[in-house]
Amino acid sequence: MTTAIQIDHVSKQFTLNYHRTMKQMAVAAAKGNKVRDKFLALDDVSFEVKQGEAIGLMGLNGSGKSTLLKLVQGVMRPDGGTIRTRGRIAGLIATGAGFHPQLSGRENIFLNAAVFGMSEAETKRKLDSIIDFADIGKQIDTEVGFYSSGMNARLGFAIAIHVDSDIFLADEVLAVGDKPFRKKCMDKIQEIRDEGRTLFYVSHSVGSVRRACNRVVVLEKGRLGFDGEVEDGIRYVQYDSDDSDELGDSDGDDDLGADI
Ligand SMILES: Nc1ncnc2c1ncn2[C@@H]1O[C@H](COP(=O)(O)OP(=O)(O)OP(=O)(O)O)[C@@H](O)[C@H]1O
Repeated sequence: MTTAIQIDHVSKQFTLNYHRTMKQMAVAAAKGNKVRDKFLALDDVSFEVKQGEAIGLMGLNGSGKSTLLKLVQGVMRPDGGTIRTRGRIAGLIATGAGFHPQLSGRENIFLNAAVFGMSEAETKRKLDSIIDFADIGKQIDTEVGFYSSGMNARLGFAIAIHVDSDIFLADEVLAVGDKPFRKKCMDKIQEIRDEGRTLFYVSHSVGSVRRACNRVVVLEKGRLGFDGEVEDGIRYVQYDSDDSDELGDSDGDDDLGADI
């Protein structure tokens, strides 16, 4: 099988600034207090993803999952190591990312699709289908700046799934969608898998990882903690498999689409 993503000894360092103004910094420095600190959000992470694999990226808040996705997408560069990807990448990492708040949803479809490398003709061809999937009614022609976070996610996801990509990245932004929409997204993610495309899916939800993924990678404070079978990975993160209440799946079923 061909390698889709090669992550080799990757690290990413961020700076924590303890003070916001020059004055605060000067006072802190004069008192001998620390003004800033550096920390590793990703620390020597290595693994390989084969084409067609569906990786569930799990781990506690702040463990580095979104940072890793951003590096894979190429919107950030690693400070150490290398990331190689094969093929076109699409996906939804942050709701509303790349949207212009003063443009309408319809106008933003063209803008966002262009960022993903879609031509105007391709976008026009897919426009009705994108609008149909987003299903936000007349508000498709109002300013995106007034959209709710769920509407942002709907539009962003609708555009991303219409890009003919080889690698699909999905952060837990789907969590802001309502239950019918989450179900629709999970069905689409299943289609992506059936087509043999590579999936990189960040989630805290056991149900959706079980349904969507065939391998789990767990990050722990920026380091690779686990890489292997889905059930073993879920056990490793020690998420209670009966997590439906916390996840808002009030009927308690584990139909997975609802359990994102
Ligand atoms: N641009 C940035 N500048 C400084 N620190 C950052 C930046 N981006 C992320 N971080 C920090 O890096 C760490 C990892 O963040 P990241 O968003 O990758 O975690 P995560 O595993 O996706 O968390 P969550 O489950 O909460 O979404 C956190 O401590 C976060 O505050």
